[in-house]
This record gives sequence, structure tokens and C-alpha cells, in this order.
Amino acid sequence: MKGRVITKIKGFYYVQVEETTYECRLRGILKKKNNKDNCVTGDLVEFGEDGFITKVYPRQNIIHRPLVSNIDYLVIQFSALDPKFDIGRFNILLLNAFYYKIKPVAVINKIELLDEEGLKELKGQLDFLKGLDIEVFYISTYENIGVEKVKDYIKDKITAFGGPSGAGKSSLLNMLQEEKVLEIGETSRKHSRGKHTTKGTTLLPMENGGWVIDTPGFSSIELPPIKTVDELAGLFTEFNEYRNCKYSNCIHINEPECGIKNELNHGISQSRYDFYLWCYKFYSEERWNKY
Ligand SMILES: Nc1nc2c(ncn2[C@@H]2O[C@H](COP(=O)(O)OP(=O)(O)OP(=O)(O)O)[C@@H](O)[C@H]2O)c(=O)[nH]1
Ligand SMILES: [Zn+2]
Repeated sequence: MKGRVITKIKGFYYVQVEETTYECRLRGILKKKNNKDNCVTGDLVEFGEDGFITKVYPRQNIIHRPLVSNIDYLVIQFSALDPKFDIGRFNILLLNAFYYKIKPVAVINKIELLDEEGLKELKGQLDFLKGLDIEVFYISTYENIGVEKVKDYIKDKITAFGGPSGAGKSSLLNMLQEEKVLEIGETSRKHSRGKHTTKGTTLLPMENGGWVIDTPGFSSIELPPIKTVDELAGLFTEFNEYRNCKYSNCIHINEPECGIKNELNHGISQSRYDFYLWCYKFYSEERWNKY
């Protein structure tokens, strides 16, 4: 049978096939010593009637904190106020999403705290997301505004969360996941779900299909291990269209006739370009010269 690993508890893998969860183990041949990546939460696997997993399907992506694979969306969640929205930190999360090949979705919570003027200003700051084909949801978990729309959008997918402390990630997670506790087969009861069992990352099912990852993973301050300036520029996907620079090795900083700089305030937003410069400075000073 083919199913999805939704959690790992003490060496057992819980594999969901439609409405049922099976307790499985990994075939020895699939185990590599000291390798936690053999089979992880999120993996699509093949298993037999004996409960042994015989195959782990190729992954679309994997992250290690929390350890989980095949993530479809990263919800980048901030609050409008308290704590105040921070475009710099927002861009850092966006960079992570592109680096780990996870489609980003922006969620701004606590909008009931903003007046009309404030909301307009915030929308202006996030206007560049249209050009990146990224959806933005303005929500309030307190007043249940916009939560259903988020739910619809991430239906049938695996969704991770990131954002600063206090943005309301736990509040949103609680509203997205299905109320009923997962049904786990008899045999597993002795191993599972006690308060003190060590448990891996868990996919929490949503009512209409799909899962949310139980632990918010990405922080708004960590920068991904980008190795070169080309790799960095490649993660600004809005640059792609305008890369008709005079010099083929242009890094879009001081060179003349740069296709990116020519597009400033047209195809390329100033705030994104400023963030690119900020990253370039950070990586070249703090990372790239320290081999
Ligand atoms: N005003 C307002 N407050 C909210 C809303 N949603 C959540 N909060 C409050 O914001 C605070 C932080 O919410 P959490 O859900 O714990 O935030 P979090 O992002 O999980 O925070 P960490 O666990 O620190 O990462 C709590 O006091 C919530 O009650 C909202 O829509 N409006
Ligand atoms: Zn250029």
C-alpha cells in the first residue's frame, strides 16, 4: 500500500492511507546508520501487510528543523500590530521559502487592530507580492476574519508555518486542524500519544484534506546557507524577466546598463532591491569570506 508518514514515535512510523493510520517499521535495507533522513514525516512510502516500509518515494523537498519532507506551502505569518509588521523579517522568510523550494503564502493576522489608513499602508508594502505570484491573506483569528480563505487555499496540501513570536501562529494552527484526534489502530496504543513519549514532527490533518505541520519551523531571523551571489540573485525570482544586463556576470550592484537596476520602481520594487543589497552585504561580509 502507498501512504503518507504523518509522524514517527519511538522508531515506529505512522502511515496514513485515506482515513486509516497504520503502524509501520522501516525495512533494514532502507536504514543508513546515523541517518535521521532515512524516512521522515511527510514522506510518501510503500508498505506491505507485515507493516514494513519497503520504499520511500523521491521527495520534492526536505527541511531539518523541524524534520519534515514534501512541504507544499510555507505560510509566512506576521501580525499587523503587536508585534508590528516588519518587512525585513518578512523578506528573510521569503528567501527561505525560495531557497527550500516551498511555495510561500503570506498571512497577516490581527488586522482588527488596524484602522483603514494602516491597512492601506500595509497593503502597499506588500504590493510587490503580486509580481511574485504570491497570495496574501489579511486575517484575524480573534474575529474569525479570512481564516476560511486560508483553509481553502491550503486544502489537500502539506503546509508549514513560519514567522515571529507573537504573530498568532498557534492560534491559526488550532483553527485549521481538524478537531477530532487522529484514529490510531489498536496495536499502536501502547506506544502512542502518552504525554511523555518522544514524538517527531507531526502532520495534523485538516477537515477538508491536507495537513498542517504541528511545529512552526522557520524563524524570521535565520538566513539560509546560500553559497554565491549568483545563487542569491537566483532566489529573487522577479529578477528573471529583466536579466538582460550588459555584462553576463553582472551582479546588479555597480555595473552600468544593468537590466535589474533599469527596472527599479517599475518591474522591480525598491524595497526588494534594497533587501537584495542588504543580503549581498550580509553574505559577503559574514559568510562568503569565511571558508
Ligand atoms: N488582537 C489579536 N490578537 C491575537 C490574534 N490572534 C492571536 N492573538 C494573540 O496573540 C498572542 C500570540 O499568539 P500565538 O498564537 O501564541 O502566537 P505564535 O505566533 O504561536 O507565538 P509563538 O508561540 O511565540 O511563536 C496571543 O496572546 C494571542 O491571543 C488576533 O487575531 N488578534
Ligand atoms: Zn545586472
